[in-house]
Amino acid sequence: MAIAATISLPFSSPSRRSLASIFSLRSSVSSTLQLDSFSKYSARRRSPRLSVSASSASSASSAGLEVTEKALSSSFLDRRESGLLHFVKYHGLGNDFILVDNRDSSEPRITPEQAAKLCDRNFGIGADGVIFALPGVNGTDYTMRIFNSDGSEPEMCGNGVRCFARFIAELENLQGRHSFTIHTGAGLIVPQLQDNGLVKVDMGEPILKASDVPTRLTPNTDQSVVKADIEVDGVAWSVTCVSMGNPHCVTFGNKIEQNLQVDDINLAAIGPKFEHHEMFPARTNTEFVQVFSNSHLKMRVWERGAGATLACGTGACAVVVAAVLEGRAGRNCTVDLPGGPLQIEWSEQDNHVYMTGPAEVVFYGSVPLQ
Ligand SMILES: N[C@H](CCC[C@H](N)C(=O)O)C(=O)O
Repeated sequence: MAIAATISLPFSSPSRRSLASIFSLRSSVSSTLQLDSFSKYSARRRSPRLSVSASSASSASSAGLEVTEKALSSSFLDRRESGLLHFVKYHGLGNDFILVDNRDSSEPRITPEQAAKLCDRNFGIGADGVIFALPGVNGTDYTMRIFNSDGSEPEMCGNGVRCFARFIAELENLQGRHSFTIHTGAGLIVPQLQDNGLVKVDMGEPILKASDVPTRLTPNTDQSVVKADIEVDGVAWSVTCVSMGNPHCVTFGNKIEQNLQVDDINLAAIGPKFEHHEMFPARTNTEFVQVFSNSHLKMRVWERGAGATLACGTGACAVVVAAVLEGRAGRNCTVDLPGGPLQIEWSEQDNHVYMTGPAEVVFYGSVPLQ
């Protein structure tokens, strides 16, 4: 029996009875599922969806189903039936993830191959990756691991760690401001839940040494790769390479177009050619950037192992670092992504990069483990 407290469905007009049959909720808990009005819900989301969300017991019963939000989410999140994987779907500016409570084991509950199947948007749940909340190590609160939608395992995920922080707060039933120490492939990452609902993350220091990004591009005397030439598909691009634990190749233009109009870029055509370029032995995420002002940038991204996504948190951090190194912007920027804006600061005091943005739950679900 799978229970779901907040479910968003692709927009259709399911009858109330069909919702009841979909969720076959037990009557053992008491508040009421209420169909939110389309206009209220759709105003908050990019694509039209119908949301079914639990509300107080006093509201009139709508689909004739009785559930308590707290009991639902806690009972759902506590479930451990064998053969079923319970998950919560989150997104950070449309960069979406399947989150799995893995606190009872130091190994992910599913394989990279299974994760890739779950990420399939036609035959699976659909996501840019699967993120696991594992026990902490060396005194950290938790460990985060992530499998990209192609099954590869990156070191870090910026939008994902904001979703991770929200997920932990739900699992631990925490309200208000909280911060967590998280061990990741990029080292220690510290997200903080803010009172305004946003999540501020200390993403650590950027890595600029070419061999550590890693990239085979010829470095400057200080070992960094800033405004280097790279030929991709017969075009000479100018790139700056930055690691936020995972590799990023940032470009503001090429020999033909010195100042990119990022909306005109054919990501599906050029993205894979950067991702698999021989100059990036671990492949790379690639960010195409337009400068509006000293504190306002716009970017699109082709992600390693996930393709074109609506947002990339580590990418936005790499973009601000590259913009500062190239003298194109200051250390405090709003970075516009297709899914929405992120606030990024590369601190002069501690050399850490700070990212602030949203993370939202979309639905709870259960899936048979094949
Ligand atoms: N695809 C990335 C990992 C996810 C990064 C991105 N989604 C973010 O928000 O930082 C990589 O293989 O390095």
